[in-house]
Amino acid sequence: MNPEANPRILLAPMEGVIDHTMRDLLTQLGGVDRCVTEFVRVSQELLPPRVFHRLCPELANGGCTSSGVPVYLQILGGDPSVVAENASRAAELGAPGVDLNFGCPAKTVNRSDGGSIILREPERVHRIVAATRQALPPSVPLSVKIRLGFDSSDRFLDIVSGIDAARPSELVIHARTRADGYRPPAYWEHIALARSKTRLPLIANGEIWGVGDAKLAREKSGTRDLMLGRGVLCRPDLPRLLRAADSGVEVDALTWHEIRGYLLKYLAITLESYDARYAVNPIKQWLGYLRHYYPQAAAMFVVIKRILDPEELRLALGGKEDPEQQAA
Ligand SMILES: Cc1cc2nc3c(=O)[nH]c(=O)nc-3n(C[C@H](O)[C@H](O)[C@H](O)COP(=O)(O)O)c2cc1C
Repeated sequence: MNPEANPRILLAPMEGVIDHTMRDLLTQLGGVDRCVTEFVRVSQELLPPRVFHRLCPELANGGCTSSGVPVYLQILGGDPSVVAENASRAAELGAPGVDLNFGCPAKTVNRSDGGSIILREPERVHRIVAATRQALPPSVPLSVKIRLGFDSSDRFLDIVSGIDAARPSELVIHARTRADGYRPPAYWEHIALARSKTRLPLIANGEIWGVGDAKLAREKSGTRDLMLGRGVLCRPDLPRLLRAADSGVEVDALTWHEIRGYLLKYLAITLESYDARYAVNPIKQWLGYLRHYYPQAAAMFVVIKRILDPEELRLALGGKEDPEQQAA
């Protein structure tokens, strides 16, 4: 680890939860260096550009969120040439980087030869990464996201060696096997073992909920770069708090009052992208995460859970009456 470089904080991809609207909101809060899209699943063919634009509307904005944070496009698949061809299309469409998913635990995905199941074959992981690296222009970075293994971590170091030999730009390690699911703990110390096989920049992921966890994850993994998922949904200012802690500055955590302001902002963002009938759902989903840190979110959820109308939701969240609507 380079003690001079600023540690990087990446926002984890989360299918069905962190889409472009959530990326927009969370990156506005600051502290995030990069995002990754939900996965584009590829099986047999080159997908049309609209699929990439749907998962990554930021492509129309130079591949960055409205606050300028780059968004790598994540691809999931088991066939080296199909993955490579689709990665190349993502680059042509302007993705600032590509990420390969070897972590997804979902049975439906694993059954169709994608995600963590490929970790059982380190040689195939190597071929997929190598073919993708070759297909991408040298200027487009390629990151790889893995778990420690499928059933066990027995082949972890073989997986890391194979990835190293394919020369991607960096490796994100979710420090659990597929069998571990999302159950704590995360085995951050395994990430340190990867150092014996690679000099690639490593990014530690899994179970980082606060500044204390980040410190421990860094100590145990030997890497300062982190990827955060659920922790940021529960505490949207976590990246900013980590940055402040890194610089020895003390900042106050967001209050519930401030979070309510962000809920209103998020509602406005989702209404710009989704039909009004569906725009209330992401707010409810987000409250489900927020309540782990803010008890007020649980109470708020009870109040709003049956609301379907966005304007009603806006008022329940504490938004002001809209004078135009009242006049109408
Ligand atoms: C609901 C959900 C959806 C996820 N979707 C993806 C995905 O599309 N691609 C991916 O690589 N990982 C995905 N993950 C895994 C996360 O990126 C991350 O590795 C995992 O949640 C551990 O990090 P955390 O403890 O900080 O949340 C998902 C996780 C969850 C809980």
